[in-house]
Amino acid sequence: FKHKNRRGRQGNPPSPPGYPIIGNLHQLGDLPHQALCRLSKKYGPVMLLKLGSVPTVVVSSSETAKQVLKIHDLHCCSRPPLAGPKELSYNYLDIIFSPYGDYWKELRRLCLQELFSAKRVHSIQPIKDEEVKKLIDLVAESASQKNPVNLSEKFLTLTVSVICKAAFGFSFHGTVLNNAGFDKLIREAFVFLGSFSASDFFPNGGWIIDRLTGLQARRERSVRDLDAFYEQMIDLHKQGNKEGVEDFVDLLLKLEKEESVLGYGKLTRNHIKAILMNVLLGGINTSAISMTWAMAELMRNPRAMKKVQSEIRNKIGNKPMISLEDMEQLHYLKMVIKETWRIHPPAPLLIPREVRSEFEVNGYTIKPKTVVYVNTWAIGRDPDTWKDPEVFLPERFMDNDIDAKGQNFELLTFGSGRRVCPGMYMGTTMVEFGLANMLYHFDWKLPEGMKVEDIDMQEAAGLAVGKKIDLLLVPVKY
Ligand code: HEM
Repeated sequence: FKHKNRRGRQGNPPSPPGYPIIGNLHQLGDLPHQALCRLSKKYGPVMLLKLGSVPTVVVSSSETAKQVLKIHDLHCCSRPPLAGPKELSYNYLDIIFSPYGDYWKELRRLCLQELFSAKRVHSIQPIKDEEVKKLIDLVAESASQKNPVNLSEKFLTLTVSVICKAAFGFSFHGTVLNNAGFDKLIREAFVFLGSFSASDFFPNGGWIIDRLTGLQARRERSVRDLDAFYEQMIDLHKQGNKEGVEDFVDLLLKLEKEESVLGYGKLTRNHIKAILMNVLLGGINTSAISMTWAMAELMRNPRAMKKVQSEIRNKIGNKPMISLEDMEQLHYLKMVIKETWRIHPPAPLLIPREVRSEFEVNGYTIKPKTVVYVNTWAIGRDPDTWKDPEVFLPERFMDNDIDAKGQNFELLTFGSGRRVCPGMYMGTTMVEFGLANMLYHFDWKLPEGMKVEDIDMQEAAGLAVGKKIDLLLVPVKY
């Protein structure tokens, strides 16, 4: 039976043996991307698992990812109907979790024009400057008192502040988001977006398990708190208490008032809230996580830290702040970021896709309604692709053109194909800009009594995988 399973039957990919009813669910553990990577070493780069009653294919090599995300993209560019995302997205009215179709296409086009375009990203640079300046001042204060700074928290505050001001036109301080403890709220929402919930795998009775385990109650609380924030943002815009140019919320409210049609129907208040959820959650955590992992890796690799700081300081000279234009000169910094994304992809399994029509990967048949995961965490650590994959070595990007923009399947930080992240440019510039300024203005030390080996690199569970233990470092003003 085992032998048969490993080879795959009737054109199916090989499957690890599972149990009746639960299938392979017990093999996922707390960090499914790591467990799936281990399984792929035994069962190959295309595996078929049964998660409860749901057939799930996991691809774990750059070659099979290319087949899925490029060659057969159209066959599998929908999203599965998952319980956590359903509630947070007001029944899949957002971009991230909306099934493939006219609504998703039109909404994505609208957001690409109005929110994610390079022009728009450049127009929010003064907001980024202001928020990074605040962060520098705050860190400088800790430096003068020789106090450690919680960088995980500070980077999250930075990205929340930028996104709130840029997209919603308001500082998040004083909003219900801040009062509800925004970092906990956002991290919790990510857990629900990425958590494997019983309702997803047992459509007929899984919801009972979710109620009994308390998952449903926590999810409802999270939806309620976020909803209060969207309501407040919308009210503030309606009251006209906002200064400055038209922002993204103004635009959505205008479309609602004009009874604009997107895809199958008119844009309603719930559509607006679902879109705001994407902007809020899509952009904040992923960028903050990237900056935190990069700083943790640099602390563990003093040679790379010295090199990146020398590059920034030599090339930039004496300036109060690094600008977006300066980034073009910072080649080693860009390599550090790519290397961080290779080892710590913020979305290690991308966002699950659902197969729309049958196709083949490596000669195996993938059937409609199968859920597909691309394990970018496994791809980034694949010894067939990367020499010494466990070593943090930014120089490995020196002699090649590999980037994270979705054309190189070895580095799929933002996914690829029709569902590729539309906020890629916004996210990349945020990470580059935040990191460059922190590395330019400060040297960094470990807190008293801590050694490099003590830096905890464990991952936290969720759709976006951050550092489990917050990163605390002592800044020294340069
Ligand atoms: C470093 C920062 C970021 C990373 C690593 C990241 C990563 C990703 C990934 C892996 C996907 C899924 C791609 C796929 O399914 O193939 C995605 C989708 C998405 N991201 Fe990002 N992202 C980042 C920044 C942002 C920002 C700043 C925004 C918005 C403000 C954003 C909004 C979205 C949206 C709306 C989607 C859904 C696209 C769709 O399904 O059509 N992301 N992102």
